[in-house]
Formats: sequence, C-alpha cells, structure tokens
Amino acid sequence: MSAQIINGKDLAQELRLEMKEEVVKLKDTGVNPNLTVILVGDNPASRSYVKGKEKASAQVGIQSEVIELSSSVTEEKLLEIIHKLNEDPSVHGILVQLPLPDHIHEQHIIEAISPTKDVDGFHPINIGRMMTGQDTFLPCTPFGIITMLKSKSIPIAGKHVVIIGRSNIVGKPVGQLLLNENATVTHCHSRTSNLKEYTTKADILIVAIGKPNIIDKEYLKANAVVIDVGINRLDNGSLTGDVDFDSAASKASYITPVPKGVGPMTIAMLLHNTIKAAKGLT
Ligand SMILES: Nc1nc(=O)c2c([nH]1)NC[C@@H]1CN(c3ccc(C(=O)N[C@@H](CCC(=O)O)C(=O)O)cc3)C=[N+]21
Repeated sequence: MSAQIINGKDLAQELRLEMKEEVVKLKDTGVNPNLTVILVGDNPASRSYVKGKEKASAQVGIQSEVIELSSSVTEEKLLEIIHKLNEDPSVHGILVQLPLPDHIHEQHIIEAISPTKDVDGFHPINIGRMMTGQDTFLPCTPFGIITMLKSKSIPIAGKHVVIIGRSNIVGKPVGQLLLNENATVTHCHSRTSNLKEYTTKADILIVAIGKPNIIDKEYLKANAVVIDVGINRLDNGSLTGDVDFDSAASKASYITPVPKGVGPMTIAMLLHNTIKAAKGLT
C-alpha cells in the first residue's frame, strides 16, 4: 500500500474541538445554537445517521432536537411543522432527513425550509448562491470533501477532477464547488460509456455511485487522489465504500476510507453550518 489515508473521523474530531470553543463564545453573547432534525418513518440507516448527528451536536454544545414522525404523515402536516420551525427564533438549523416516503414530494419540503435555516444547503436559493460563488450554506458532503482535500494541502486549481455520480446532494454540487476552486471538472454517471477512459485521466477521482467496491486500481491514474463517498451496508453488517480500498490504495497517492472518511466530515460540516446559521450570517 502506498497511499496516504485521509482520516475523516480524526479531522472531524479536530473541527469539533474548534467549533466547541466557538459555541462557548456564542453562548456568552446569549445565542444557544439549535439544530432541529425531522425524521420521517423508521428506516434503520436514517435513524443511525440521525443518532450520529445528535452525538456530534452534543459534543460541540449545539442543542439538537429530533422530531420523529410516522411514515404515514401527510405532506401538509410536514409542511406545517416546517413553517412553525421557520418562525421559531430559538431554532437556527432545520434538517429533514432524506429520503422521504414516496407520497411526499421531496422538493416541496426542501423549498419550504427557510433558506436562512437550510443547513443542508439544499434550497434552490442556496444552490444558486453556491453556483455563483457567493457566501452561503454549502451542502455538507461536498463541503466535507473540499475540507479534506485542503487539510492535506492537495492542490485543486488546474487539476482534473472526475466525479462519478450526479445526484443533487453530492455529484452535482461537489463538481460546482471544485469548479469554484478552479479545477477542471468532468462528470460521469450511469449512462457514461467507457468510464475508465475518463477515470484514468483523473488527478482527483470522486466516487459516489452506491455500489460496493466497484472501483479498483484499473480505474486509476497513478498517484491519483481517491475520495470514496459510498456508504454500502453489506449483508454481514459491515460498512464499505464504492472503492475497493486495498486495490486503489496500492496505486493512489491519497485515499479516503469507509467508514471514517467522508461520512463523519458530512456531519462536521452540518455543525459548521448550524453555527453559521446561529450567528445569522446568511
Ligand atoms: N437531509 C439529509 N442530510 C444529510 O446529510 C443526509 C441525509 N439527509 N440522508 C442520509 C445521508 C447520509 N448521511 C451520512 C452522514 C454521516 C455518515 C457517517 O458518519 N458514517 C460513518 C459510519 C456510521 C455507521 O457506522 O453507521 C462513517 O462513514 O464512518 C454517513 C452518512 C447524511 N445524509
């Protein structure tokens, strides 16, 4: 193995310690940062992510509330709850855990959250601000990825970044953020023909496919930086990424593991956004 591991768990811990001090100062000014999470239904994965958010919030002194709703809740009822939270000055950040049940239109929910409390960075206003390079809430996973690259002083400007995946929460925004950092960005996806032709030209490869261990060293250029955004739960209960870690690590210069990679950074950036919201900065 030759690659250096970018440990997101350790970096997230460092960031939480810094944020903890910031929260102490905020509290001295009479502001108690609050993140309210809405969890609909009882998908075990969603529940476990929400637990992670609660634990991380507690560590930095952010008050977190979880509103649990039955999977049969109506869209109307969910919208009503969001409107109340929008009006509540003690709530700084609102996060509706995705995915939602099929009878609820995700986009209606995302657009109902006040852009000033949208700590996920999913509201079209905040996406538009991100696209035009303005200060706003950045989507947590892309923001976490950029923070990991910067933590190792990995150059971005002028580098060729290839992204596999085009979701609204990872693939599209991470490309935009890296473009803002002056990278040359290529987006690949399920309809890309001859994927390897692109990935083997990547200085930085970001993998967000959702299939366990499918990207190995054959897809890499020598000394590439590999960021694995996949979170796949295997039948034996273990968690694995989209990248075949051992194979890729033998050829890459830097690589993120799963677990302890991008996941914990996503949560750290959510806390960052909540503090930003509590300061009233957007
Ligand atoms: N509105 C919304 N915002 C989200 O940010 C959001 C969401 N919905 N829905 C689900 C996805 C997924 N997600 C993760 C966050 C942390 C870990 C994480 O910390 N993972 C640990 C392992 C956790 C474990 O062991 O289960 C790790 O990779 O080391 C994973 C996944 C946030 N999401």
